[in-house]
Amino acid sequence: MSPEILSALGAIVGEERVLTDAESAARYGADWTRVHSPAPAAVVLPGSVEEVQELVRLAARQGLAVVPSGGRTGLSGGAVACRGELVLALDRMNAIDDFNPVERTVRCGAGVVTEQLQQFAEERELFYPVDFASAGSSQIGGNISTNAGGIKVIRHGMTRDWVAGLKLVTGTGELLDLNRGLVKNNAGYDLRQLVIGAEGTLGVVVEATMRLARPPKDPAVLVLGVPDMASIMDVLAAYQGRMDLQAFEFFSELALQKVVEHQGLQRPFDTPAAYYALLEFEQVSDADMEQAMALFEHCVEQGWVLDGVISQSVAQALSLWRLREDISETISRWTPYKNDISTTVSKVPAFLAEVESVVNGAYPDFEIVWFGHIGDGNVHLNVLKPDALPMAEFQQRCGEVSRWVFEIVQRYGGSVSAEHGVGLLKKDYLLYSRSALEVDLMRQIKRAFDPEGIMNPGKIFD
Ligand SMILES: O=C(O)CC[C@@H](O)C(=O)O
Ligand SMILES: [Zn+2]
Repeated sequence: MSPEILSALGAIVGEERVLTDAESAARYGADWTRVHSPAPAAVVLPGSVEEVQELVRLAARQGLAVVPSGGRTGLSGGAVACRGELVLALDRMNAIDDFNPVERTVRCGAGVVTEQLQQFAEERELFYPVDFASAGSSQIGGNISTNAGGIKVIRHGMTRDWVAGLKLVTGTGELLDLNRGLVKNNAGYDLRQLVIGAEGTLGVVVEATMRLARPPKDPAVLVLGVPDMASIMDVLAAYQGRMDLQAFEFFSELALQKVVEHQGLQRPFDTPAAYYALLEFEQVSDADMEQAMALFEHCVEQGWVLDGVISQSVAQALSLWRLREDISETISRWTPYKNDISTTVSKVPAFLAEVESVVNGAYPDFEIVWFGHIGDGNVHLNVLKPDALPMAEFQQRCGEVSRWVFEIVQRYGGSVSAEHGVGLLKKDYLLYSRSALEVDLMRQIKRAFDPEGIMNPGKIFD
């Protein structure tokens, strides 16, 4: 980057907030994927909406690509800067204010960390329900840009359901104030929803008004051993027929083994099972626990459940959750090849049987870890890299098999990215989930928001 541009950036945010050292480049140019080498030209840390606008205007004039950067916990390379881009990190814009107890809304800067919002809500006896293992690092702006999902989607939906309004700096540096907290607003297209999940390709999300909920009452956690996928669906249908579940997750025996071994956790019970389902439900009254136990007995009688354990305390509920929540971090040491695929819930057993037969046939020598949000029809398929295999060869073999997996996804009308977004890693596969016309319309929409093509170029599509 030329000294003139660097000094122009410094004039906007202050010289000390323009970072070009190798350590900052490595830190701000990467996300939790470790596939591309970070190589941003510079990192800037703006402190206000106006500064973001000025930075984007400067970038548009200079034809400089901009990568908006939050907590960089993404798993598809959406926040990776590997081609000399300007990284615009929102860390400093982390104020929470304008709490409104009547609306149950609060205004967040894009750099507010998810856990910070969760704590803010808790202190006011409210609840921010979008939750996932990376909540301690991920930021609201990034959550919005990826429409983050997580472990409570079955009950509370995804991030888009909690955004009452947002402000976006477009690719020309203009500011859009979208929806302004309105509950009802049918005056034309909902551009707010278009921005949510756009992975920074339409502009920089700089602020959002988030909705809060009432906290769940005495949540209890149930972990069940299940012999096969069809039985998981029978268990889901049985419980959902009678109760409003807060979560319905699953993991395989291999996932459990890895997490128990590496996190020093206890197995939930001794009986081995092919899969485990984790359910969470509220205990509004004693009747809820009675209902859950009656359903448990019914599922055992039907042969859908082999064994189970129910939390007796908050601490036990948390440690049961760790069996599921710690999987992704545990297996990260094997640099897994990740697929985050979905179909409609009822099709999951047939879909998974097909995917499993392709994957097991193609990778007889690789360990495959299955887990995910089975109640949403979303599974995480992680292929672990054998230590001795070079990364490039591993990526190439997995890439070939991915095509076969995505052909199955396509036949089932599913998604090649259920919740992690497309970023750099899944863009070659977008057409397995979206029609050519849809992608063409996306490109036209991008041009309308970002005529110079500077906003996170090369992400989602080329
Ligand atoms: O690492 C993964 O594949 C999934 C990460 C995350 O979405 C989860 O559900 O734990
Ligand atoms: Zn997930």
